[in-house]
Amino acid sequence: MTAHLSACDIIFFGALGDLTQRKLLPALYQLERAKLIHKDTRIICVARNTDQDKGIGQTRQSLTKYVSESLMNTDVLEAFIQRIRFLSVNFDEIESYRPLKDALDSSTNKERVFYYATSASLYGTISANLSEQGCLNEQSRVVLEKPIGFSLETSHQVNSEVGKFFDESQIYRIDHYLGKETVQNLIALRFANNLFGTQWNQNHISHVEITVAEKVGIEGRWGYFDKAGQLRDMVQNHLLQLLCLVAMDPPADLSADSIRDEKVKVLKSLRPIKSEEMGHHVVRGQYTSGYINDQRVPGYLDEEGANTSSQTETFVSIRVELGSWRWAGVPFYLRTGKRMAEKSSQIVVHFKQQPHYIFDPEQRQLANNKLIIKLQPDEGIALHILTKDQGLEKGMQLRKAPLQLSFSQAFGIDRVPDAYERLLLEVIKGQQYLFVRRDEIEHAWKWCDALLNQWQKQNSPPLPYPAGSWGPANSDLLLANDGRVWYENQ
Ligand SMILES: NC(=O)C1=CN([C@@H]2O[C@H](COP(=O)(O)OP(=O)(O)OC[C@H]3O[C@@H](n4cnc5c(N)ncnc54)[C@H](OP(=O)(O)O)[C@@H]3O)[C@@H](O)[C@H]2O)C=CC1
Ligand SMILES: O=C1O[C@H](COP(=O)(O)O)[C@@H](O)[C@H](O)[C@H]1O
Repeated sequence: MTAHLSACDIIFFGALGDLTQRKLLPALYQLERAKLIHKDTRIICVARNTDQDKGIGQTRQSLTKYVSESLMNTDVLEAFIQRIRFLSVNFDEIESYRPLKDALDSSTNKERVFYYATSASLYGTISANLSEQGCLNEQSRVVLEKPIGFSLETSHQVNSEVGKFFDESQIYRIDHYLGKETVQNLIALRFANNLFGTQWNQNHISHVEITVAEKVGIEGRWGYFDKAGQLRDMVQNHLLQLLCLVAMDPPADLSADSIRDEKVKVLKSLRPIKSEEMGHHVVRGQYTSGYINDQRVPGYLDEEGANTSSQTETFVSIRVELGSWRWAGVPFYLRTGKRMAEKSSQIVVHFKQQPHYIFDPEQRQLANNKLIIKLQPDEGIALHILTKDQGLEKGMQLRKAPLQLSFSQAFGIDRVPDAYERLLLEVIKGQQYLFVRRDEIEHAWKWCDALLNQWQKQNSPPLPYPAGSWGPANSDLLLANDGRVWYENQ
């Protein structure tokens, strides 16, 4: 048992929903397997119209389905199941919180983690009901799932409602990208390596690409996704968080607020995109039918439950500029989409060329170093350098060569922990540095809202792109206008 992890009660709201069953309980099972949960920690699952037998039955099925066979251990599973108690609670009905109150009363001084794995429209009601029923103690923490609202205004409402009952130091807003090992590694890479630390600015970097490409489509989530679109679903949170970690200044230390203060400065420095720039700096797309893994897949408008006139974007690429000394004149090209050619999340940092170039002028376009940070899959780092081409017959010809670090090979890792394992562990420990502060969320919304408003004014349909491609052709123009191409086309 790890000494610093104290016993707590973890209470899941929406315990029979997709997120808890598919991600959260399997992640906690992995913590159990790694002996990272205190023996007296309890897991209280609340859902409506349920009881212990029904809840445990479904949880067993989910664990069997979502935990790979090689990681399933019967003794660990039984010990884990023993911790779980299902209670029937209707989140809107205060009287139905009574069994929860009774369960919590049996251990009044324990830390409590309330995880809201349900719609954000219920976060205020649940918080008020917990408070009114006396379920909150001083050691209570609350975990909020994304999306928190659909705009600055609605996010502000949800945060204010929850903020009536929980102090900011008790609130853990999830962005699961921050739980990914490779995303945390950005901090180590940038701030532990002088080689990069000294070069990380407009003097040395020409531009940065941040791509989060997904192969999946809507996966039965039309109802949610069509209201959101890719900007709200992915850019407002994950891509802007990645941008922050790439662009922020060194924090004073590794404390949650030092890191978050620096991220906020980046968000505040995001230059609003003017209406006359929209055509050149932003591309919206929507997938049509195409091929993924050689299988024909339907277009967005033919997905189950689709409204055939929807203009919701499933792809977006944006040329972003930051108003800061460090990044003056350095564009960040953000790109994310569903049903793209590959599942690939990566950051490519393009360094400027040497000011004094002495090699074959025809090879000049080769001559900039690139740092490729592969977030998923095949997690690792590659630094593209230039060497002399080998062989007696070759003169001083240049050749590109990667210095490659694959995390799985270098560190003998057989499995990368799921982001939710790390995030649940940090909530249990009471560490907030991997969670998003209210001002971060609100600055990110402010910038996205401005973009959404421009789209609304323009009222033009998203550009079609076939499933299995890299998005609409205009996305290439975004870089071509600056004399550049996306990394995969180089
Ligand atoms: N699923 C995912 O991969 C991800 C989800 N999220 C976020 O996590 C949250 C949960 O998502 P997800 O699990 O997919 O959603 P689900 O709809 O699958 O689960 C929500 C659960 O909340 C329950 N619920 C709703 N209203 C009440 C109520 N009044 N009383 C009691 N129970 C209620 C639902 O019960 P019932 O079935 O009876 O309606 C359902 O079990 C959302 O905020 C979502 O945006 C974020 C990232 C990824
Ligand atoms: O938050 C979300 O993220 C997933 C992508 O997450 P990943 O860890 O698989 O990269 C995305 O599919 C989903 O639409 C979005 O809500």
